[in-house]
Amino acid sequence: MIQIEQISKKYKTAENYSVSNLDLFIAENEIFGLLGPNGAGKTTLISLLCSLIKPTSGSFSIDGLTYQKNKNQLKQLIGIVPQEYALYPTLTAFENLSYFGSMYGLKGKSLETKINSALEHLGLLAFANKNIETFSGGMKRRINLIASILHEPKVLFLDEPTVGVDVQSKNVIIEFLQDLNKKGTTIIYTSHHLNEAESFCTKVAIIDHGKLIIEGKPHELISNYKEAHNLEDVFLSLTGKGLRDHA
Ligand SMILES: Nc1ncnc2c1ncn2[C@@H]1O[C@H](COP(=O)(O)OP(=O)(O)OP(=O)(O)O)[C@@H](O)[C@H]1O
Repeated sequence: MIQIEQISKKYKTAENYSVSNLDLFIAENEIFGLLGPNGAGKTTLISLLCSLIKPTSGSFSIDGLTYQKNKNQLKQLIGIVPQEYALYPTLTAFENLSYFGSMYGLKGKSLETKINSALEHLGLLAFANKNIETFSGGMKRRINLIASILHEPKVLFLDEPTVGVDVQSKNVIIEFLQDLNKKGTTIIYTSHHLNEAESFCTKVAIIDHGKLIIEGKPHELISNYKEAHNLEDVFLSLTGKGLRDHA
């Protein structure tokens, strides 16, 4: 489904490559976790796959389509949930979602039904007509998620969808994503929550310094490491315990 070949990215102002000669295949219907320490290159890789930035070299295809040849088809095929909220604070939840739906050519009663059903599913129907500026972080994350799935993408990219949300919101988000996956959506997500990734992901890749370190099913990775009891143990033995601060 997603075939990545020798992809590299070096930002103009950066000294080093943020993603370096990375090869990866992500199969259809996977819940695929991109894991790695701060600055590993996770957001850069997701941004490349969503064509928000251009690779320095290398290539990738999604469902056999490339941005060079099939830009519009790919736009319909994928959904993107960015790390930052991409919402209009002074519009209501419903108005925001109507706007995002219309960007994908959706309108009228069918758009309204989709919005209301997703709002209900994510526990937000009662807040449909309230302005986004009154919403908590967890509520905004859920609206951000709805905005990205109204056009029913086959592949959904999420950059840390559960960061900064309480356990209740996190559980609702994870259940919603599992439900989407059961209906056939391939999910690629980044996270620092290794417990969450261990139970949620069908496969994970650990990246560090822009390179792929290891990939596999969480339980296989854990059983391959003698001393590891969980994914965090695997992660620490591969990426070390040192801090990754840099400016
Ligand atoms: N626009 C940019 N210009 C220059 N360097 C950048 C830019 N964006 C990211 N980088 C650098 O690229 C590297 C990878 O960053 P990236 O945000 O992809 O990592 P990450 O794994 O998503 O990190 P985090 O977990 O902290 O979000 C870092 O060294 C970062 O400083």
